Amino acid sequence: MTKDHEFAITATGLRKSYGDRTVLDGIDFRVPGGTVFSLLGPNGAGKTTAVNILSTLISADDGQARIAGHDLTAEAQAVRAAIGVTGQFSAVDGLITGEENMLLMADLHHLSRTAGRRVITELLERFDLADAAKKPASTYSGGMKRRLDIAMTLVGDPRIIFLDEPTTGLDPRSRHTMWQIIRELVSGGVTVFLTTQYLDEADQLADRIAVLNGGRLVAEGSAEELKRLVPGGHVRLRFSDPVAYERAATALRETTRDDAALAVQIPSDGTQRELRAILDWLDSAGIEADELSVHTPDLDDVFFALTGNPVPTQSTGSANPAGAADKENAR
Ligand SMILES: Nc1ncnc2c1ncn2[C@@H]1O[C@H](COP(=O)(O)OP(=O)(O)OP(=O)(O)O)[C@@H](O)[C@H]1O
Repeated sequence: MTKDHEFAITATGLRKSYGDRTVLDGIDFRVPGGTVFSLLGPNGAGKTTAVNILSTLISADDGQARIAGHDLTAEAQAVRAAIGVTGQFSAVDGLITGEENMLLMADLHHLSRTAGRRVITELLERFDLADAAKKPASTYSGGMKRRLDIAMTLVGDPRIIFLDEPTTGLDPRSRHTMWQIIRELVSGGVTVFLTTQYLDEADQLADRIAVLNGGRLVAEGSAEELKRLVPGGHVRLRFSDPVAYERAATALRETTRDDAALAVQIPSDGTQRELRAILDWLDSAGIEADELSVHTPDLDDVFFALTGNPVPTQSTGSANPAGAADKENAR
């Protein structure tokens, strides 16, 4: 069991309304130190509102939160000193160079000239920005701007970082770079509170995922736990011989037929035991399938089941570059 003081972030009963629109309707969660917690929700679900509350930018109407052991309202200053925030709207000033942006952050954190220089050089190297350091940030690509934004956040060496949709609008390669950055931060002991609309991102990075919909957390758990909430796992057998297809479709129980594709789907959790049972049965019946594939439910299925919302797709590049890869494992 994780003790209360080991949680980097705890929130209880957070509420926020704008006029008669309730954005957060009492949400609770706890984030153990050194882990990634992902708040997942469709557009307008209230993710940014939650980040803004937890980072002291706006106040909640009700509820409590503790960040790094400090009370959010009574010790707002201490909370601010412990956290870093990278929002959807970048803090990067395009008119000055990447290095100058970093120097401003070093000044904000009252680092000495020598310490500031050392930290900045290190961070620019680490985020592959050293070559572009002397160019105006307005000339940077979207991915470079995001990397600079995170580098600026890290100047103060925060132990808890809020990343609000860090990869929205990035191409697949920049997304993967950002994921790598986040993994490295966490392996260095940093706690990451990540909001995203992308299920594969939460799947890739988060230790725990909370799904925000209609102002409430409608589910919380690891990606694996959430996937178990929805049915949808099956084994698909495809045939080229119509006779073999017909025999399989009539003899196997609970199958769904796909006459056009000569394929049957059998509900299955995809375990070795179930696969063996299916293969044994095919062998003993003398039926040979041309292809067998295992479909495990993914977070897309969970998201749809919980929110009734279609899964958001990336506006740039591939919609699901990593998560989809293991959805259909042809064998
Ligand atoms: N200052 C404000 N005044 C009035 N309504 C607001 C304000 N800020 C946010 N809202 C409303 O609260 C809701 C939640 O907004 P929020 O930005 O937190 O959502 P989000 O989950 O971050 O969405 P997105 O993925 O689009 O960024 C939206 O309906 C938004 O219009």
